[in-house]
Amino acid sequence: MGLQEEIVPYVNGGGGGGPYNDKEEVEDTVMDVSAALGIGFPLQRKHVIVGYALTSKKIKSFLQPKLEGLARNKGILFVAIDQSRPLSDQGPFDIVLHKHLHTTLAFFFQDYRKTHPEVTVLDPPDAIQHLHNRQSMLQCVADMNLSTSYGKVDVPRQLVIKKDASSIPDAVTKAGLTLPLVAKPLVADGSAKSHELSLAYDQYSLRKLEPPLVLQEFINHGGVLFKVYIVGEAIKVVRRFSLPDVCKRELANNAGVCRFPRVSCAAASADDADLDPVIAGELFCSSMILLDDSSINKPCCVSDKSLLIYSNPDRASTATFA
Ligand SMILES: Nc1ncnc2c1ncn2[C@@H]1O[C@H](COP(=O)(O)OP(=O)(O)OP(=O)(O)O)[C@@H](O)[C@H]1O
Ligand SMILES: O=P(O)(O)O[C@H]1[C@H](O)[C@@H](O)[C@H](OP(=O)(O)O)[C@@H](OP(=O)(O)O)[C@H]1O
Repeated sequence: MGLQEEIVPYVNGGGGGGPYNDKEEVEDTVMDVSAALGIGFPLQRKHVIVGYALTSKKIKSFLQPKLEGLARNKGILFVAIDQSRPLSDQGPFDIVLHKHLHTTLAFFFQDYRKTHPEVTVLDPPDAIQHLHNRQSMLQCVADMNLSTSYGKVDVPRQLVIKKDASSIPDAVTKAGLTLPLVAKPLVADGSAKSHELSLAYDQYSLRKLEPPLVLQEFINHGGVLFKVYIVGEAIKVVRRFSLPDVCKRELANNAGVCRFPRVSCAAASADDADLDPVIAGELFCSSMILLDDSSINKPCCVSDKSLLIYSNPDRASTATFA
């Protein structure tokens, strides 16, 4: 059985509606990702050991039996890291994979990287610390100040409220933010709570929210967003349904703060949807799951945020990380 036959069932049939649609894309991506991780096919050695420190939720969604079986057939073994013990007492590992490390293991990681420079640690804790906070994670985008003839990359105007919800209405007025606002927990630690977002139609209802949080201006973007998955040179864009635009009439006829579900998850694929040509032609954007090649043994950053691009009157596109 070739690589494609082995991978496609997992990728598309894994129940999560994986991001790849056809065999060539799957094979190319696996090759690119493997190359980015320094894994050459056929494997130069007997096997590659990937140590993982993941939450049970992440193991359930990522490390599915089909992936483990496929990896094993290719000589890649996934081994759970005991998060209560030093990494140096475990292994040996060729690659270490983790997400949302708790402090003990983050401490072990720092020591381990010094004593095991030959091991590829994906997303070293100190390189992704700024991504656990919805204010600091967007700062790197704002600092890019990227604008070309094709358009510009931007972040929504936003306000961080660390405490005292009663101060929010005045703070919103002072900051000059325009309703509606998206309220997001400030901490982005992968917990269910960190994904509890709300849409606020009037600012006085904001008193009901629980700081620490970020308030972002809602960006109308045609109800479609795109997620870009990048590992090294491997790039994959998937189209997802998003929150619909909020028109002035809807704003006038609605009040309060409404919690909304995980709208742009894998099950909300819009890859095959017929989109308004104006939208499809001009929107091309996403929530970035970015593991750039600097993650491989270099200072790295991982961003996983909604990036909304929408056409504006002068026809140039504006990409807004949200
Ligand atoms: N400023 C904004 N303007 C318009 N829509 C937004 C904005 N911020 C977020 N959204 C909508 O809310 C969804 C979730 O936002 P975000 O990605 O910030 O939260 P999240 O919990 O990290 O989501 P996920 O983990 O599912 O990608 C986005 O996919 C988009 O549909
Ligand atoms: O399935 P896509 O569209 O790629 O969205 C992902 C989110 O962008 C990630 O933020 C979620 O991981 P965390 O819940 O650990 O942040 C991640 O949660 P998961 O790994 O439990 O599925 C996904 O929801």
